[in-house]
Amino acid sequence: MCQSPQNRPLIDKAITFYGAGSMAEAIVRGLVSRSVVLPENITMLNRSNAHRLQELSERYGVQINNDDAAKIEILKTSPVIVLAMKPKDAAKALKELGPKLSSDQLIISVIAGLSIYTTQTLLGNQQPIARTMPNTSASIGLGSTGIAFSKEISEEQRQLVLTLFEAVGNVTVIEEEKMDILTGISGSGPAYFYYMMEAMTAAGIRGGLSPEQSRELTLQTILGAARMVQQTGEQPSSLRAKITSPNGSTQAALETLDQGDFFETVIAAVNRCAERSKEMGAMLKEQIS
Ligand SMILES: NC(=O)C1=CN([C@@H]2O[C@H](COP(=O)(O)OP(=O)(O)OC[C@H]3O[C@@H](n4cnc5c(N)ncnc54)[C@H](O)[C@@H]3O)[C@@H](O)[C@H]2O)C=CC1
Ligand SMILES: O=C(O)[C@@H]1CCC=N1
Repeated sequence: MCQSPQNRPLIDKAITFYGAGSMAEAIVRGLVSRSVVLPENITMLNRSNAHRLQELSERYGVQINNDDAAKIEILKTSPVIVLAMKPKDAAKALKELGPKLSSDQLIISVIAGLSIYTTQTLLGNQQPIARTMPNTSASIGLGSTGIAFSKEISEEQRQLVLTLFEAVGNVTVIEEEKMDILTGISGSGPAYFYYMMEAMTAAGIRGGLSPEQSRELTLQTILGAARMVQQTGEQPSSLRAKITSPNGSTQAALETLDQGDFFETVIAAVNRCAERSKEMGAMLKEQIS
């Protein structure tokens, strides 16, 4: 569905995922299932877990490699490298990677908190960087990705990054300073909704519904609510008002949420996420020397 008119994939460059965990898999699954990149053009590397790479290769048909010398060669020649290791592993990996790169290789980072400045300083050169914050819903084409570009990015590289993430969901191009708050909304956001679903499902089970019934009711409810906002174009507050009869059951439930300061608690959670993203960025910056 995402192929070009000539039935060629939208992106025909080799892409190397350096770090092969949940986020890398979510993006790869989205790209492969939507035929945006051919699996033979995708290489996935990690530090040491050969079993994990084998699993990814069998699941998506992507290239993998465990040999240290071969990994270096792949990284040296790949026109696009997606950095997808955990922040704690990033400084060491980037310091080792930098000297192997040439100036036209595009670096796409999904690492939370890691600024463009820190990335370039750890690499030791002014590599073109796309700092992104995707989310795991990219795996089903419903991701939401924030992107900030370094000034070294060429127009072609910029288009490639946009094509790549637009193929697996929505893209919001932002100034880099806004990446922390964006992380608090869309990067980590799916987890808040999963947590809400866990709580609602538990409540249904405690109230006597079967686990299957409670799960299905919760799922359809959150799905329907999201679609209502999308398809009606109405504000969530107005849609909420239509459900909330004066002195009715919904009002009683919302009042209970407000006793726990629900609205401000959600805002505090988003802000704490953004602050944590900043803290992780500062810790990475400290590792420059
Ligand atoms: N999971 C999520 O929802 C999101 C994660 N992110 C970011 O994505 C990055 C990865 O997160 P996850 O996939 O959740 O973590 P993960 O722990 O599932 O995967 C990390 C991968 O990096 C590999 N790795 C570690 N050190 C390495 C090295 N030196 N060289 C090569 N590979 C190395 C590990 O073997 C593992 O495969 C993080 O920086 C995180 O901030 C960003 C947005 C959302
Ligand atoms: O929790 C984390 O650090 C990452 C960043 C966004 C989602 N997961």
